Amino acid sequence: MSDNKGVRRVNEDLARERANCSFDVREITFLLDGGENNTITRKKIEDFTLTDELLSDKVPDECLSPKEKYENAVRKSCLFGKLVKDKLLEFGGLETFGPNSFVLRRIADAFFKEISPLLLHLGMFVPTILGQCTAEQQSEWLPRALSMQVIGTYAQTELGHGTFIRGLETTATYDPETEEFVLHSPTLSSFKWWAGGLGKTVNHCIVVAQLHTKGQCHGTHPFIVQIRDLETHQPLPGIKVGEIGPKLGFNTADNGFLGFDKYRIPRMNMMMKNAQILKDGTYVKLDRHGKMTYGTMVFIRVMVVNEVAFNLAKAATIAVRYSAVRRQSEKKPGEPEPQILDYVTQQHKLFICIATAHALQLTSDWLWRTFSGVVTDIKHGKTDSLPEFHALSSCLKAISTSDAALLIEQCRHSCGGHGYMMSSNLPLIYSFVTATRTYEGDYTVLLLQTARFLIKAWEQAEAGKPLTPTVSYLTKYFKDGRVPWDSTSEGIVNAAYGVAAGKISACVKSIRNRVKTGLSYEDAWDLTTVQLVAAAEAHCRAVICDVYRSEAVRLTEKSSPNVRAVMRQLTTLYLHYWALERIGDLLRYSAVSEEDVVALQQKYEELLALIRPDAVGLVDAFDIRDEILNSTLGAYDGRVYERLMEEALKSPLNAEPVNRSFHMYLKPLMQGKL
Ligand SMILES: CC/C=C\C/C=C\C/C=C\C/C=C\C/C=C\C/C=C\CCCCC(=O)SCCNC(=O)CCNC(=O)[C@H](O)C(C)(C)COP(=O)(O)OP(=O)(O)OC[C@H]1O[C@@H](n2cnc3c(N)ncnc32)[C@H](O)[C@@H]1OP(=O)(O)O
Ligand SMILES: Cc1cc2nc3c(=O)[nH]c(=O)nc-3n(C[C@H](O)[C@H](O)[C@H](O)COP(=O)(O)OP(=O)(O)OC[C@H]3O[C@@H](n4cnc5c(N)ncnc54)[C@H](O)[C@@H]3O)c2cc1C
Repeated sequence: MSDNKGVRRVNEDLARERANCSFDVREITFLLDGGENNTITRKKIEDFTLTDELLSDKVPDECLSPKEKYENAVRKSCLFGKLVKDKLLEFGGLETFGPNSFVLRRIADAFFKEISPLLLHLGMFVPTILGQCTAEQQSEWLPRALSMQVIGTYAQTELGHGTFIRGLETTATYDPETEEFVLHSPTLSSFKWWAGGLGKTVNHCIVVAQLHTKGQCHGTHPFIVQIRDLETHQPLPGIKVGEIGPKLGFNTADNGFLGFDKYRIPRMNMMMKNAQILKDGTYVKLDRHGKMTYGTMVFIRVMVVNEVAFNLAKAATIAVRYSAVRRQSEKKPGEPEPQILDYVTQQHKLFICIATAHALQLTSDWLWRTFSGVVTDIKHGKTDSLPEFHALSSCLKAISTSDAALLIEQCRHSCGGHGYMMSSNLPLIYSFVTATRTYEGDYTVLLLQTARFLIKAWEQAEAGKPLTPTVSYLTKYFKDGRVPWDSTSEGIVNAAYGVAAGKISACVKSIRNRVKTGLSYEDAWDLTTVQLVAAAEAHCRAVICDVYRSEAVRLTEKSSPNVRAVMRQLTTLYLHYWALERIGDLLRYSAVSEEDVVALQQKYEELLALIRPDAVGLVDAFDIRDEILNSTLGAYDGRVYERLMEEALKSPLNAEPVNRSFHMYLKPLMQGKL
């Protein structure tokens, strides 16, 4: 596929798709990046980080042993870390947690097919120092952490407990004699389990433990703990640490276990922003809200929405480009085989992936802005917005990760057999994203947190009290009765809120009826949890529909007509898709009629046809470089079959014509000598 100057040509079908695209691809890239300047900065950072010298792997990662894979990931993490440290100042400073952190996180995918063993250091250790330490403690730990002298992780989950933080068993008992805490793991189930980088990489970690002082337990608190010698990297006496073994994904993250045998740390290693232990052992609580030590989890939940939006964009790019290149079957006898992207069912599988990637990206940007406001409030001592934000970030984390994982798997299905190849990168993207549904708060558990807030909001609406912004719709839909149906985008969003309100109302009735039969509130709640999860899902879906629609309108106010048109088609597609997915709910809680349902389906199918010519342009607009996509099926030039063969030839099994197992086992079997 090279021309006579050695320049690789783009697959003809892909080239034709791009020539026929109705809009300027860069315009949508700028919208998704949050402005042209951000795109320029991102591209500059990509240009200096994505060099062949750093990225080249002679043997594909997936063909390495677990040990080699880990060592390669550490090597690359160090090269990447140094590059970032040396060069990032040119781009406005080491804003690890500013806008460039998202860019860096994305670029990291070019270095690590799975995950960096240092991700938790930058992603959780440093943010926890920022969020949980006093200014004095920050000045001690932050420079050492940012210069990578101290490398850390976040060890909260134990073998026996992850969800129920109050059930953690590791103890930190204060000893006023020596002004130290004694960390101890009293049982097997109290061993820390899961922390990324803990197995082999880090020398420090944040340990969440039950704080005991003066004979009293004050609940879980975070501590900074050195676990390995800085010179030899040997575990320190009193520390038992190791790696937890192979997993569905995350196999280069050396997730670890950790136990303490009466291990002592200085008093000042307790992270003291929200609570303190005085020298004499007096406990001073500074957190009036009560859950401020859960702050890192909230931060990561916000980051995860962005994370999965990007991963879905990667999967959609791979699947749509491949679907434009791949030809299969025939629509009418004797006709040439069509591109599989021309099958309406394929469009149904894929265009919702593009729309969802947009919906989650815009929702994530909005959530990030809302979070910044909450952080500013907290800095000024105001915690009133925290319950609503906890409910919002919990459900958005749950729904975005669940949707993204399902749709990434759908992208893999849409690529047939080749999607099953590791070299397509779809299996790794899936294994990474499906973990997001569990870590940082399991799907069901987080939706039930949101449901708690929704039930309280309903009770406030009943009492005529004012409601916070994301639940203010409950006042409007408070009265029983069906929501009027209107098939405009605004109408569908209103109906989505109406469904959420109807479901919350049904939960309230169900709990009250059960309590009337003599059950305790807790038992009545427990019996209603299937409905409560569904109500929280409906609430979250309405929020995403609302934010996506209004943000897309706002962002495209000054766009060219063609960009505005295609963005409108995508939002409308998203709203119609979910209206049809939840048609049973709409029939129950809104005035939608049988004719309206037929019209919704017809409009949805029209939208698939309208979007079809722009599908490749839309995924090109995600502007994800080949190095980051890491996919034989999704590269920009569409050289799918050539790349599949090139990668296959790298398999170690192809290094020799005959494998020794032939002589050892097969031949004896064939000759009856085994
Ligand atoms: C090389 C790399 C290159 C570049 C990188 C560059 C930069 C990096 C930058 C960023 C990285 C980006 C992203 C990271 C991406 C990936 C990360 C990768 C890996 C991550 C690993 C995952 C780590 C973990 O999983 S850590 C462990 C997380 N654990 C959990 O989430 C546990 C879940 N459980 C809970 O949250 C709670 O236990 C519970 C909420 C379920 C119950 O708590 P508890 O029992 O204490 O509650 P109750 O007493 O019942 O009280 C409930 C009341 O409390 C309120 N509440 C609860 N939580 C909160 C909260 N967080 N905030 C506010 N309020 C809260 C609740 O509302 C109840 O209130 P009520 O009034 O009583 O109703
Ligand atoms: C890849 C990966 C990386 C991780 N990294 C880290 C890390 O770096 N640091 C760290 O501390 N932890 C980490 N974790 C742990 C992670 O945070 C926990 O696994 C997660 O919070 C879920 O907790 P659990 O494992 O205890 O699940 P469980 O709570 O045991 O959940 C099992 C099932 O029980 C259900 N369930 C539990 N409680 C309730 C309830 N109250 N109501 C209804 N259903 C319930 C759940 O919905 C789920 O279906 C990681 C996990 C993974 C998979």
